[in-house]
Parts: sequence; structure tokens; C-alpha cells
Amino acid sequence: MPSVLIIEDEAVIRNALTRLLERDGLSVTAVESVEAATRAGSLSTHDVILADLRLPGRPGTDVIPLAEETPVIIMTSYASVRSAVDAMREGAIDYIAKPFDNDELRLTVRRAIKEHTLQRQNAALRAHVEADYPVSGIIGTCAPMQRVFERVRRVAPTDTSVLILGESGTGKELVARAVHEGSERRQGPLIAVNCAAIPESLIEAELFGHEKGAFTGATGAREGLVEAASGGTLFLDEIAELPPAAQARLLRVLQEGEIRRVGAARSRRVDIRLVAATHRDLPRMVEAGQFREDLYFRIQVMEIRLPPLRERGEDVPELARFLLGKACRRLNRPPLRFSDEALQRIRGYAWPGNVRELENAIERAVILTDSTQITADLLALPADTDTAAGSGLDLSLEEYFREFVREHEASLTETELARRLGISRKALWEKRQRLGIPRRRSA
Ligand SMILES: Nc1ncnc2c1ncn2[C@@H]1O[C@H](COP(=O)(O)OP(=O)(O)OP(=O)(O)O)[C@@H](O)[C@H]1O
Repeated sequence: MPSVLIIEDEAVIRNALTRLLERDGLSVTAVESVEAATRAGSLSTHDVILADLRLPGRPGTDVIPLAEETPVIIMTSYASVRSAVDAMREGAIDYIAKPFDNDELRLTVRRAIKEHTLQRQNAALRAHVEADYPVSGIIGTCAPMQRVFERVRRVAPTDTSVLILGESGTGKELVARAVHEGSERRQGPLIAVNCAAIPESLIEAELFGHEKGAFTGATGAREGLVEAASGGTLFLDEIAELPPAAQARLLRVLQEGEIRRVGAARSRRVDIRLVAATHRDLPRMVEAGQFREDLYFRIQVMEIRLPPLRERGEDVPELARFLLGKACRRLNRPPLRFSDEALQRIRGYAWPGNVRELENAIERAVILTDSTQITADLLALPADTDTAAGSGLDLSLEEYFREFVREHEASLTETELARRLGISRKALWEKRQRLGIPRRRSA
């Protein structure tokens, strides 16, 4: 029999909830405070916890860290989105606004229990098979990734702005895609823009469009990317890099649902849902006056924080196998496998470049291998650069890249530079970040 822990200080509600859920076949423990709950034994033995937000003593959200893997649903009589959002931010999987509808409450509790059970079963299963993943092909069984999925599931169908935080290469773009696919807008466009990869002087026109003659070179009127995303989702990656004028225009889009092209006298209606991402500390930037506070408050309504790869435990070897399969298919190679030593190295390495670094290391190894196995040396991870077979090649490629960029960046635009190197602009930008040769800001 699934067990539920209720933490509610008002006796009338506590008893009503107990009766309701017992009738539903659950084993119920009901207490009046967080303190009483902790005295009653380990919280993680329950299948779900239903806690009131306002309690005498500690608030209901205090049980979240104590509950470990057990899902916590927060009840709030202050039916403000604010407190519910705050509770979710602290890790609650769902919320219920009081006064609640009995059926809705039963459904929410049932769903939490079912997901919790599935999650446990899946964790066991996934160690063996490449299962279907809950959120559009994103691998992740560890608890922090499960929380990410849960949040994506909750927030996707709403029209709220979402801010995705996480180090470079942690999968922010994949999550943005999942939010779009889980929304009512999934039939509409998803326009992804990397704000850092567009030169500052062009970004306003690129995003917001321009009228004919708005600036030298504007020979015709053009729609911007924001308009192109109308009816769908606009994903602004590296939003912290947006210059002040573009920040102001974006704020207007979010506040008024209106856009004004550069050089235009009147504005047009647009209907976009914004998903933004950054690896920077936005509150710090707001404090330093580098990012508009009003815009920050608009975009951070719901945050999704992606853990770095080094905090994902057994997801790492699982991801490695998945990415190996993907690389083999893409490069038209028969299926390959990792040697035991290679898997050990993969587990032990810190992956500062996260999933992208893992993906690149695997792709390089697939290209270099002559056998059916990927051995540790082929991965050429930094600690073994002296002995690794592949590292000589890798180093000289990087040197070449550095040299080429340094020599030509003054005379070529980023687009031309990327084309000459045979890579995309996004890849050029990423490579610059990784190798520590960021683009020089144009004046
Ligand atoms: N959990 C995951 N499962 C499968 N593939 C993943 C996962 N996370 C990331 N990837 C893959 O890793 C690569 C990098 O991911 P993505 O571009 O989404 O990262 P990012 O956080 O947006 O990076 P950046 O901030 O540098 O733009 C992509 O090829 C993506 O498909």
C-alpha cells in the first residue's frame, strides 16, 4: 500500500485529507508540523509527502531536502503564483492551491506516487537497456536530472518565460527544445539564437528586424528572429551577452507583446514564449548594472538549473554509451564499445566542458579507432596528454585553429572566419570559448 505523509496544522483539513486519501487506498500518517514529522521517523520511507506551506515553526518547504527522493507537494492557501513558484524552485514537485478540489488533489497525489514508482523502476531498468527517455531524448536517471525533467513537464504547457541555467555544454539547448515540444506551441516555430555569436552591431537588427534604410546597408525591410518566432518559442541562448539597447527592446516585447523594427515608426504584435539560457551569474550582473533588473525579473519566473556532468554520477557512463551509439550511426561505423579502462577514465574525469566535451571526445575516438573497441588512450583526456595516441593530432589541430583565428580575425567577419574553417558560427564561438580566445568586442 503506498504511503503518504500529511503535514498540516489545521486539524479540520488534516482529518479531511486523511479520510480522503485513506478512502483512496493509501496508508496515511498525519502530523501538524515539520518538527513532528521528523520526530515520527525517516521522511524518505513515504511515497509522497503533502505539506502545507505556512506552518507553525518551520515552513513546509523545509521537508524538501529531508525527503531525499520522495516527492513533496506543497499546499498553499496563498494562491499566489509567487509562493508556488518559490516552492517549486526549492524542489517541490507540485503544488496545490487551497481551497482545493478533492478530485484534483487525489489526482495530483496519485500522479506523484506513480512517477516516483516509475522513477525507481526506471533507475533499475535503465542500467541495462537504452529505454525511452521522458523528455525528448535527454539522458538522465540521476536525481538532479529527474528534477529537471519534472520541472520541464510542469512548466512546458504554461506560457511562462523560462530561464535555463547551467555551465556550457550541459544541455541547455536540448532542454529549451523539450520545453517547446511540451507546449501548446509545438506546432509553431522554435527559433534558437545564440546572442554571443552575433556581432553586437548587428544583433538588434537580427533580432528585431529593420525597415528599409534604417542604417547603411539596409537596402530592404527585413523581419527579425523575434517576429519569426511568433506563434512559437524564442530561445535566446547566452542572454547575458545582449547589449543594453537590445535588452530594452526585448523587455518591450515581453511587456507589451509588441515589437518595433529598427527604424520603424510603428510597432507590430508578436506572440512569443521566451526561453532564455545563460551560464553567467545574472543577479551579479544586475547588481553591477550590466543587465537590466526589470528584464531579469521578467525572464526568471521559472528557473531550470542543469547540473554539471561531474555531478551526475552513473549518468556519465550511460551518456557515454548513448553518445557512442549516436557517433557510430552518424559516422557510418559499425557499433563500437568502450574498453573497461576507457569507461573507468570516463567515470573519473571531471568533464569541465560537460556533455559537449564528452560528445567531442567520443566522436574523435570513433574517427581514430581501427578496432571495434574504444580504448582509454583514444579518448585523449587531458591528464594523459603525454602518452595519449590521439593527443598529438588533437593538439596540432587546436594550435592550427588558434593560429588561424589570430591571423585572420581582424580582416574577416565571424561568418567568413567560420566558413573558412568549415564550421558553423555557433561552433566557432564555442571553440573560441573552450580555447580561451574569445571574440574581441567591436567598438
Ligand atoms: N542529457 C543529455 N542527453 C543526451 N545528449 C545530451 C544531453 N545533454 C547534452 N547533450 C548533447 O550535448 C551537446 C551539448 O548540448 P547543448 O548544446 O544543449 O548544451 P548547452 O548547455 O546549450 O551549451 P552552451 O551553453 O555551450 O550553448 C548537444 O549535442 C546535446 O545533444
